[in-house]
Amino acid sequence: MTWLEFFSRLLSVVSRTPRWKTFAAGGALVLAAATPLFTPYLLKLFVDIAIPRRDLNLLWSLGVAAVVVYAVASLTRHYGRMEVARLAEDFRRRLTCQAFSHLQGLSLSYHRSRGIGDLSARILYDTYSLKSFIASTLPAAVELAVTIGGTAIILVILAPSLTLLAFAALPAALIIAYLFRDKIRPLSRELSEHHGKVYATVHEALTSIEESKVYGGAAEFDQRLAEQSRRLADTEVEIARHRNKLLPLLNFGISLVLVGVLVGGGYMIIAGTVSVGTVVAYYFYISKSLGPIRSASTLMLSWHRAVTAMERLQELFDSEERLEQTGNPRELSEIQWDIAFENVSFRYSDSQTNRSFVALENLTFNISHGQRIALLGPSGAGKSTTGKMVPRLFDPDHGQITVGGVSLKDLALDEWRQRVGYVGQNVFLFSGSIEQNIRFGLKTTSAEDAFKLAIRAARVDEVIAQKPDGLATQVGERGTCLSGGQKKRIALARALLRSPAVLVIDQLAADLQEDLCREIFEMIRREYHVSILYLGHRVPAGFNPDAVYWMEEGRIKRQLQSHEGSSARCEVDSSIGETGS
Ligand SMILES: Nc1ncnc2c1ncn2[C@@H]1O[C@H](COP(=O)(O)OP(=O)(O)OP(=O)(O)O)[C@@H](O)[C@H]1O
Repeated sequence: MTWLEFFSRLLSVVSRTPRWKTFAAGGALVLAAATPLFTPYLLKLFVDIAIPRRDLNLLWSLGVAAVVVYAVASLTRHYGRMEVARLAEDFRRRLTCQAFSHLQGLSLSYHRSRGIGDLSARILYDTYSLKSFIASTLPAAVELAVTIGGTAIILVILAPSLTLLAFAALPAALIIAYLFRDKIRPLSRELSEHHGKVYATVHEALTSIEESKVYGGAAEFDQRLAEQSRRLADTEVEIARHRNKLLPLLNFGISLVLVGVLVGGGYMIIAGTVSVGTVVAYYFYISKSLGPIRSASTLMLSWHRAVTAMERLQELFDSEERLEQTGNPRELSEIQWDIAFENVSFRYSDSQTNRSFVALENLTFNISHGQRIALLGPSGAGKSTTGKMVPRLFDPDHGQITVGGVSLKDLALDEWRQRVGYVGQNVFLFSGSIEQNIRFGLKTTSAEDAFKLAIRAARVDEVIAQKPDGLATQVGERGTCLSGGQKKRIALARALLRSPAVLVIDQLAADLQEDLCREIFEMIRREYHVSILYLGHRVPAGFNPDAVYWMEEGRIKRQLQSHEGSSARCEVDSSIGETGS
């Protein structure tokens, strides 16, 4: 990424804050860096005029001028830094939200192929690096530029020959900066990737805390984190090593310049070509520039980190792995709700290893509106993958899924998903109350009757009756305060509240006892006109399917009779362990 691309991307986010604020902050920082440039000149007047002439009025005037200079520098610096800090926070907030929202719109395949750690590092660590660049590096760079630029101009006016000497070291500094860049860029990228791995380990360890405790996995996670932290620390140390190589070179170069100024200036004073005050002021100007020049290595480091962060975020923004969507979606009101899987094939691919795995092959079956279809089969047969195709979590690689003869790709994705109820195999609840979880994601406030009905149909009424806080009961992060069956029922109520046209249920029978299953399916039959695709190892009690299919290795092998669906459970019960009769 070139610096031009970097800054145009930066400005595209910053430009949404009022322009005058950006200019005011920039102006204040320039003023804060420029005003102290007057002090060595005041010193020159002090040495060359006020003292030799014993002019007390001038002495006092110079003192007052110095106080004014320091006051203006302090006030503008304070204002500029505060505004830039606000701007940086605003930038981070916008960028984080933009990146997160873009990420959420990307396909499930993209999420799966990148992993939580890498994506979290981009959203959290990389945006933070950019914020730090704006808050600290940019003001320091302005200070450096104004100090060096202003000093150069003043020095040229004061004594052009001495200035040539002072800037002789500039080409060497540029070569050092170029070499530094080649070392630091790859290390900065490595650093972001290590951060991603650390995030991933922490996330995995905390989400699997139960298994981890039971199987003593904590030690394994400790070891993994220790190893990743070590690599992260090694990279940081490597970066510090390169930076510290640069610092002595800079210091040495600056010392040579100072010695050169003293010796050269001494010659000129003796020759009578410059005054003592000019050389004193000159010396002060050079030494004043030292602070900002010394911070140049920190600035370069932060610059390379920021460029790496911007590149990684740009990769995310450039990724358009979205589901295919027709430009003119069909109205859902025109559609018949009969669903057809037509020769659907799908493979999971891993973009990092370039490997892929066939999960579904030429899958063909229909669900007429209101029908109940059970898709049974052994573990890994492809049932859940089939279910995920209905709300378009994945799209077929070949073949198509239609509703009323219209391809799902020709419908507005959001509208279609509003009409699909999906109760996945691993139900995910969000921290909040039971009620908030049931209403989650609903675009309109549903009627109270519909809410009460969904609660009754999914038998959540029984759950809330057991809880002192009823519907207001907090479910904990990921629903950890509830049992597996309770979570499934809340997820089912969430799906029913949308009055879905089609409902996908992945393995309800494994979490609920038979009579509860029967009550639920009977209630749904009475109260909702909905097609149901049930995925599991056996037909649940009360489901009464219109058709039962047996699936193996991504294909439908045969259609079973209803009673076979129940015996299929016996066939697989011992291996799978789904509970119930
Ligand atoms: N994200 C993924 N990446 C790669 N392969 C996957 C992914 N998800 C599932 N698979 C594989 O696809 C195949 C079908 O998985 P699926 O979850 O659809 O099976 P299932 O019939 O629902 O199994 P179960 O009864 O155990 O839930 C399996 O072999 C599984 O290992």
